[in-house]
Amino acid sequence: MPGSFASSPLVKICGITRADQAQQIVTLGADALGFICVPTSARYLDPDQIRCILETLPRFSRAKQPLLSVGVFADASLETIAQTLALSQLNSVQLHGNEDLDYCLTLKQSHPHLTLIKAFRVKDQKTLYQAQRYGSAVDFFLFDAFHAQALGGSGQTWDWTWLDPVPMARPWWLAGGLTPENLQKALVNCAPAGIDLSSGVEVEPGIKDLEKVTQLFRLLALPDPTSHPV
Ligand SMILES: O=C(O)c1ccccc1N[C@@H]1O[C@H](COP(=O)(O)O)[C@@H](O)[C@H]1O
Repeated sequence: MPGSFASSPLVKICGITRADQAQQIVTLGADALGFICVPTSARYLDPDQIRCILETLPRFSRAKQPLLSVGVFADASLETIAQTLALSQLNSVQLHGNEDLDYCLTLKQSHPHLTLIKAFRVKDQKTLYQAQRYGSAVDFFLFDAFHAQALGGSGQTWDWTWLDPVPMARPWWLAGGLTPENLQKALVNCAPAGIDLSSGVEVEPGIKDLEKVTQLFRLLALPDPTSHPV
């Protein structure tokens, strides 16, 4: 695990577009890398471009766990996902659109070894309760901020205190506007299985700021500020 916070969250850096940056981010300690498969995004890569990057990466993270390579889709056809997986060698899928429960069940049935993450764009606390229906179909939930103009990668945060009373049917990832600056505050409010950062560690869409990524892992290696020695 990269961090010594109480929750020791997994770390996903999303919106990777360059092999050299992907390699450095894995060396720094990332557990997962995200590749945007949504054609309208400035961070979009096609399946061949993703495969070329993945071929340069180790199969295991610094924590000696299989590196998660996550394709981010939004309302793509099941056929598009199947083709992309076959061509790119991605091992995980993040569904960031309005995919329903049947869609998730079908995808999981046809790709049982796939790590499946269902993203929800949180408008209010109701979204968090509604997400629980997907518990039987996916491996992880991911909670991102709702933004009227952008599907994701908006840099917008949301009210993390909404999470507090919600019983989670699955381990979950925190996303939406996370930065090395606000991460500590976020992790005091909640204990996700993983954290997902994109624009908060970027110079421009798709180009990561490796200084900020380094700062992030340094921060996660610090002792948990909420823990007290016994
Ligand atoms: O990053 C994109 O361009 C994108 C496009 C379409 C769907 C999702 C996208 N990104 C996801 O957005 C969240 C949060 O990003 P940020 O940290 O607020 O910039 C993250 O899960 C990305 O996977």
